Amino acid sequence: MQRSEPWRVEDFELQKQLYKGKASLLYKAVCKVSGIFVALKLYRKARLSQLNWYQVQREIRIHSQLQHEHIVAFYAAFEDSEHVYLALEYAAGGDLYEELKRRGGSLSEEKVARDVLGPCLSAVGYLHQKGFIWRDCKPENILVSGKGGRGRVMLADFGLSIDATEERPVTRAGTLDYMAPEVVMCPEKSHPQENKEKALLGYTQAVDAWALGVLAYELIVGHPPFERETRTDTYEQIMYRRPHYPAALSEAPRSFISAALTKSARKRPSVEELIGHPWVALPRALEAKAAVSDGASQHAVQLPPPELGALATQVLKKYASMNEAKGAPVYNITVNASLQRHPLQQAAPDAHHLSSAGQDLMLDMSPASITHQEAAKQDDATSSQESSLHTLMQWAGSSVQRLSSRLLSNGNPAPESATSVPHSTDTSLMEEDAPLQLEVLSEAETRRSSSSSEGSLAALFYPPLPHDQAAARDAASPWSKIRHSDVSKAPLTDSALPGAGQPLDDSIRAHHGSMSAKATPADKVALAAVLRPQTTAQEDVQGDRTPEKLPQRRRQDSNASLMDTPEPRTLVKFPSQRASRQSGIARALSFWSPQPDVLSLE
Ligand SMILES: Nc1ncnc2c1ncn2[C@@H]1O[C@H](COP(=O)(O)OP(=O)(O)OP(=O)(O)O)[C@@H](O)[C@H]1O
Repeated sequence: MQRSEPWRVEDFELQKQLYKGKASLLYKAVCKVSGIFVALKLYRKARLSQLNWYQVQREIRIHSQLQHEHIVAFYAAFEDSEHVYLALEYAAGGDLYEELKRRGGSLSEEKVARDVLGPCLSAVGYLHQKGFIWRDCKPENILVSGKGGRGRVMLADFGLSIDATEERPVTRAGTLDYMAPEVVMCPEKSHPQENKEKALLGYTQAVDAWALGVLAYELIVGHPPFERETRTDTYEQIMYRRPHYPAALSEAPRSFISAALTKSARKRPSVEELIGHPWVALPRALEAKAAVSDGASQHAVQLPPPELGALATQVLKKYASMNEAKGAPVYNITVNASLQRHPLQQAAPDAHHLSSAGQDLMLDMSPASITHQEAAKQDDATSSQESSLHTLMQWAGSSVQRLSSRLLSNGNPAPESATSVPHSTDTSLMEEDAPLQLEVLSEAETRRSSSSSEGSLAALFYPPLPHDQAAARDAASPWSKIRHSDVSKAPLTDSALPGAGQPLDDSIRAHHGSMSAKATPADKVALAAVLRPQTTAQEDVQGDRTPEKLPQRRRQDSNASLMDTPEPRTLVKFPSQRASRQSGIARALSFWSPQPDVLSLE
């Protein structure tokens, strides 16, 4: 819808009113010039306060910069004496709130992950890369492109969005049920200069990550997690209480939601990190893989370490059958437990100086390299894709455990006091002489330790190829040089490392009573790489997922509070264009498996 002369309302034939708000009206209309349907949003000038004017301008400024398949397209903005008009992509399926009602109040976990959360995270991640904060995540503002819930979901309504590179968000804006604690703590305001002087006020893009956690919970459970009868009670829930997780909620969405609903904004994973959570990342990765027709492409997905790896297995199992139905290829999974620092990370200021030799362990799990024992197990087992995938995943988990056991004990037999960590991996696949003796670091410890370490699990999802081409591809892969048999030969520690033989830091030992006091720095690095915090134990009161009565349609809490003080900012830094263009999945998974591995994704 591009043309040189200004648009006029006469260029549109209004067909049906879709919505009437305080200051706006929304019509389904057809553009007489192009013939396409649009959603025409009309702001009545007479009803716009000075603040609302600012808000509308900001909406136009921000929305007109957005182009993403999961964001409603912005076609045009124009005005006449009475109205400001926005011509937007028309979403025939209406909003997600209506869709939710049509479906009885909740959606399946798989649908939420694959069809809603994945796309929304990607769209919000895109907003964040541009420096914007959405601030208005809720089902009413997520539209569906096709009727009957078909088509794609799209974010709509950027009336509250803010450019965090230009303005400092200090206002309680949005819809209470979706507000993060740091937003709830902010005051409302009625004119631009209010609160400007309060340096301690303010929040970041992390508020959108929180809201997406609320959204995930609501879509699955049937109501927002902190919703209460009164606003005061809701405030208290948001600030201090953990949500109630119904027993029927599976581990994967629960882990995602509880991460997103981390009260501390500083500790909360970013949207980009949430994109890497197995619950949403793996379905997307599988879909992307299935869509690949070029045999040369590879999709690398970093699998999270064991405790989240179990989640990954569950998620993959669910989707494996769906992909099988679509004729998707069998998975070749390569697990890389490399402990060697990637050359690109050498310059990291706090880097542990790992030797360049001797710490490279790689477990190639492509079918060709699976040991006879595993292969036999696979043959015996049902040949379905799902079960072989499951077996491979379990084997990956147990291999890492084996590796970490050896590192933990520094080659010595396991101490008597060693505490076993219950794992969902199939221990029958583990070597008998590798008892589990892992303990879980506190989250803080793990984050600190892992910030300068590397080592991860990675899986390569190859598109299907004829056998001879697959063999050629495998031979060309740098991974092909190291086979499973090399694992046993690889030295596990390097006595030349600085600090070798020194006692572990007290802080780490406190969490690892069973660890050898002589673990080397490399061991600590390996540990940090292998161990991730268990999902925070959550109160799990028995309950079912019968959705409660749907709440009244929630509208913005306050139109008067939509303003933020324009203030030049220099502090906010966003990823470079180049970084943001790098392959989504492995980069995004870095939170869950903190060190992106060395795989080439292109
Ligand atoms: N592009 C669109 N296509 C179809 N329906 C839409 C579209 N945009 C919005 N709607 C419908 O209109 C409703 C309100 O739209 P929107 O959120 O943009 O208004 P608003 O400015 O937030 O109104 P208010 O602030 O007064 O609540 C949405 O919840 C959705 O049901």
